[in-house]
Amino acid sequence: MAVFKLDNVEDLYEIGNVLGSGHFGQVREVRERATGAQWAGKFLKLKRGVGSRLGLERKNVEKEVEILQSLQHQNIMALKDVFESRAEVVLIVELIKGGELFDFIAEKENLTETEAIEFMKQILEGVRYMHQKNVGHFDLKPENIMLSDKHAPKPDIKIIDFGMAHRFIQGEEYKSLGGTPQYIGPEIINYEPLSTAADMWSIGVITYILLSGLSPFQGETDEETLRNIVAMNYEFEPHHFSQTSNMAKDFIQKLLVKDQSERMTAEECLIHPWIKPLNRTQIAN
Ligand SMILES: COc1cc(-c2ccc3ncc(-c4cccc([C@@H](O)NCCN(C)C)c4)n3n2)ccc1O
Repeated sequence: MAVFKLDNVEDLYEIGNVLGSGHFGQVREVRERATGAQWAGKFLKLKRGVGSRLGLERKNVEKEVEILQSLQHQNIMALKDVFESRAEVVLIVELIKGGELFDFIAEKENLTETEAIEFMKQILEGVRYMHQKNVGHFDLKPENIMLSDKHAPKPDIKIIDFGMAHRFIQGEEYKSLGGTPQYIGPEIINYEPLSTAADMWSIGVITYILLSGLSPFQGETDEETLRNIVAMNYEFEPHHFSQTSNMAKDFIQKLLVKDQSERMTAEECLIHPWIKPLNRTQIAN
């Protein structure tokens, strides 16, 4: 069983404002007393007893921490420290000040292909790195892609929220029904064995959204969304894709593939002509 620091987190960090909350717990600004440095603290309530419905299983928190401890990459949020008390675990992670990519897109409605390519390159670098370590994120979506500084000409991105992540062990089978309906692939809906390719489906959906502001499979209800995914029911709506290059559509089409083994990997995405063109005249075609 992993042992986290048993010091009282408030002895080392001044706890600040709430930045956000959700299934992942509560995220607050924290200031390191010794240095004055700013960090983010993710506060997770643990289940108080076997029968308790509230709080997280300690083993699930240990799994997320073990995965985060194994990942050091400029496009993945860094973990600095972990504290635990009787009923809570606190993850101290790098503070990311630029907000969510989701909000950035919402403010701009959609991005130019050049802007989208810059974001996708960074997302793919982080995903390639975690897949090389046999880690699948399994909840990739614009809300879990944050920006270091949204006012920078080329904002750096950070992938956050590894609460659904899994490290594959050679030969083991892993299934999950988790994730956010708009972004999950058919294999998750059909409860089939998963691989890191599940993240690549989400990358295809994220790219579609970055370029159009639309979500390819979203229906009126989650059930309709899931039916659209299993039926591969999506299109490049002419009104929203008339200015989008064929290269970009090809990139998306090579990710929204039902058979996981036929989908592009992160490595293959990074050498796809849309991301790494031989020359810029190709995009105009
Ligand atoms: C360690 O695990 C997480 C970290 C973070 C995290 C890490 C650094 C950091 N700096 C600023 C923020 C932040 C700022 C505003 C809102 C939020 C959060 O409520 N929304 C993040 C995305 N959400 C859909 C998970 C988080 N964060 N959030 C968010 C979710 C996590 O599961």
